[in-house]
Amino acid sequence: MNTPFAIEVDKLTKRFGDFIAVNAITFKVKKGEIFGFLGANGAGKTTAIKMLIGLSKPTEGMGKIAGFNVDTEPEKIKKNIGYMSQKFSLYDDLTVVENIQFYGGIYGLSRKKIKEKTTEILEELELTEVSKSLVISLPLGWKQRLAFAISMVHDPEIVFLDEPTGGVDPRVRRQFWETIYQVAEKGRTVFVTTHYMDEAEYCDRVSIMVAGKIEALDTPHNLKQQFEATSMDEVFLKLAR
Ligand SMILES: Nc1ncnc2c1ncn2[C@@H]1O[C@H](COP(=O)(O)OP(=O)(O)OP(=O)(O)O)[C@@H](O)[C@H]1O
Repeated sequence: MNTPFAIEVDKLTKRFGDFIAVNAITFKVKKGEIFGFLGANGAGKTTAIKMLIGLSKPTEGMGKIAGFNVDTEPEKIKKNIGYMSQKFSLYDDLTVVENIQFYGGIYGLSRKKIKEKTTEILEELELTEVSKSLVISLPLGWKQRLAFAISMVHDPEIVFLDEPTGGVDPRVRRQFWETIYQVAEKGRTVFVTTHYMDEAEYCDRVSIMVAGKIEALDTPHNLKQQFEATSMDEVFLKLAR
């Protein structure tokens, strides 16, 4: 990948019949950037993400993820990205280690690599002591961080997080974001959707989608200036109420 951009999207559009769910969105995300993708319910975020990760074909426009075309190379995209949704898919009745091994296997890692990744994830998340515990017994915040780590078990360049911290309090969300920063510091790109405006403040740049269109895109600092707001909450309310 010879471009400074992890994600390049140009007039990407999705129609369902006469309805335009995603209306010619255009943006670029730099490698290593933490990019917040915001919008009210029904704004078109999920439809856009499905196109970006190669699950849904665009009606019009162009998208490149890790250098691969969303329209013609969806399989290559799937191998080069991580994805974690709010309803992340850890197995409650497997242990922490078994979950890591299971997903390592799905991604086709060698036994040696799975062993290395298991040790790395347990140490980084400080989960070594509970490595043999069933996932069902872990607090939600730990499960979310484990699901995040597992979504990157195959070392993707870009990770998509779709409302990754639903249902936990701001302190636990903050811990999750420490992990996001560590990932970005290693040069990986993080594309994250959230309904929590404290999280929008943590992003390098934020886009706000309204009725299928990106109506604003900048750093949280610049957006607050542009909309004469004191918080991202206020920016969001002014745009996407
Ligand atoms: N397969 C589909 N057929 C028809 N309309 C659809 C389809 N999928 C989504 N839509 C419509 O497209 C619009 C955008 O939906 P989308 O799920 O992308 O929004 P969203 O921003 O992700 O919302 P939320 O935050 O609630 O997930 C909605 O009006 C939805 O009803």
